[in-house]
Amino acid sequence: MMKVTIVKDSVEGSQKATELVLKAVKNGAKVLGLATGSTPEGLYKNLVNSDVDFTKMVSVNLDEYVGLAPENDQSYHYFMAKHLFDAKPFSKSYVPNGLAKDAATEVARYNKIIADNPIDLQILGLGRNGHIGFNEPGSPFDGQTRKVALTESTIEANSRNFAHETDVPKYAYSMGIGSIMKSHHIILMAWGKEKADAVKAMIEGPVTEDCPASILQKKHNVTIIIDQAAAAKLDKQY
Ligand SMILES: N[C@@H]1[C@@H](O)[C@H](O)[C@@H](COP(=O)(O)O)O[C@@H]1O
Repeated sequence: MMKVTIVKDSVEGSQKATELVLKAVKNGAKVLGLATGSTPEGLYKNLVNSDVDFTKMVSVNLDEYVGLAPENDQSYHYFMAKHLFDAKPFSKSYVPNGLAKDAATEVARYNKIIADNPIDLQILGLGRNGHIGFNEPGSPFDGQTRKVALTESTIEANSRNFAHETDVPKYAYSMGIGSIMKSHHIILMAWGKEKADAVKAMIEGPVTEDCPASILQKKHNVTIIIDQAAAAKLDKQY
């Protein structure tokens, strides 16, 4: 069942997410599934400022751009090091390898990592078109890790972090929706009016591959934390 929590703003929402992560760690979670993007930055900041110890835990990230080296400041390796891992290292942190020579080998490697490290708690953001990870509309609900082509709207949305829109990679490796759904618990966060349509489709729309996040309606243990702006188009009371 989806548990929907509407908060005033991203500060309050990040605080709620932080409490849930710290509780999961205290209760013995071994593997955290992590996301990038601006949405989880507040959560990671809170974790960095907490006394949590991840050194006996493993992290598994959702995705990485194809073609970007870990040192590239737009890569998700770089993002994770900067926002979390440098201050709070895990015993092992897995992120897809954007420079892998062979896509099929990289996909198989990452699927094995996920199979060997069942995710206790998965953190998710939400794309403006309802994507989770880099699973764009039309992605199969039972999918595993694969190389995906990014949609124009995602390239445009993500271009704000790059010097030029043409610098934004066109492909990424992404954990599939089938793998994401196997996580024991999922926390999805979304902030701001740009996410209001995707939030509406995710929570109150039909479960359809047109809105990848709508599959979360079928998940037993999922917590959706959204601010008032992102919740503005919801019809029901939560
Ligand atoms: N692959 C990431 C997603 O994991 C993220 O949820 C989304 C939203 O980004 P933001 O949190 O910056 O809005 O962007 C990217 O496309």
